[in-house]
Amino acid sequence: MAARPLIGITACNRPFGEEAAQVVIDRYMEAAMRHADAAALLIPARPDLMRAGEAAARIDGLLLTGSPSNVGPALYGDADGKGPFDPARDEMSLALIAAMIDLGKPVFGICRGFQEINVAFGGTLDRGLGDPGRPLVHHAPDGVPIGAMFAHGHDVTLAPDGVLARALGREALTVNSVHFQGVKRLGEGLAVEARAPDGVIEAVSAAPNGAHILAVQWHPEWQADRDASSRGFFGIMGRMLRGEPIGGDRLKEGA
Ligand SMILES: N[C@@H](CCC(=O)NCCCC(=O)O)C(=O)O
Repeated sequence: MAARPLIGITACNRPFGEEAAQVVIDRYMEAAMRHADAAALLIPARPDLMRAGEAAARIDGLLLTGSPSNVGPALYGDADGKGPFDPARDEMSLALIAAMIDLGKPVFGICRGFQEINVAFGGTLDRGLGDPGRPLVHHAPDGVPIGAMFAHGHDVTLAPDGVLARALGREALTVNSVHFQGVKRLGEGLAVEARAPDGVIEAVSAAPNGAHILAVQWHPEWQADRDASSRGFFGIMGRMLRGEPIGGDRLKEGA
């Protein structure tokens, strides 16, 4: 049997009792292995112990995962914001994105990973998307059980000429919404793939140096086993990992 493509999946630093642990929620790697039909390799957020290039050289693609931690505001030119922070994850993710683009290999982002991509392209983040009183609140109230947190959602409109619209054959999706932060200024060279009804950018794509970039603010891994469009995100991932064509012109020219 031919070896499947290998996707690197970023881990986070989280406490495990009195110990420190590298953590990836199973759903990310299960969805990538099942629905992108890839093998997975977890990448520790320990830039003190390994260089991003050592991983990037060996993997066929990169998935930047979600996390409760926030991207450090200094990375996009803002003063101190609210944590939790994981500066080692920030450093490893930004170095991995740069290394993958240098090698022309695909990069996928989910939630925090989507935000990391925007920051890597010079964009900034809005930290108030969960504030009550907004026309659209992008996070369930603090402290609700995880099921209710992921049940919180809204519709998104897909860009008609976008990768997602063409590959999924859809004009709009209903997505979950588990983020307090989001895109404020879009990173240079990123194309908008989807917007929420309040105008917030919910998905982006790009192809710098031939490296396909596709990232979403929502969580397709959460319901990939039972929702066709969530599975579709990982289907696109599988095709990009294999260098197979994706409908549309967006990813043809370098960004
Ligand atoms: N902290 C950021 C990013 C939110 C995010 O990635 N949530 C995922 C939580 C579940 C998980 O760990 O996968 C923000 O609040 O915007």
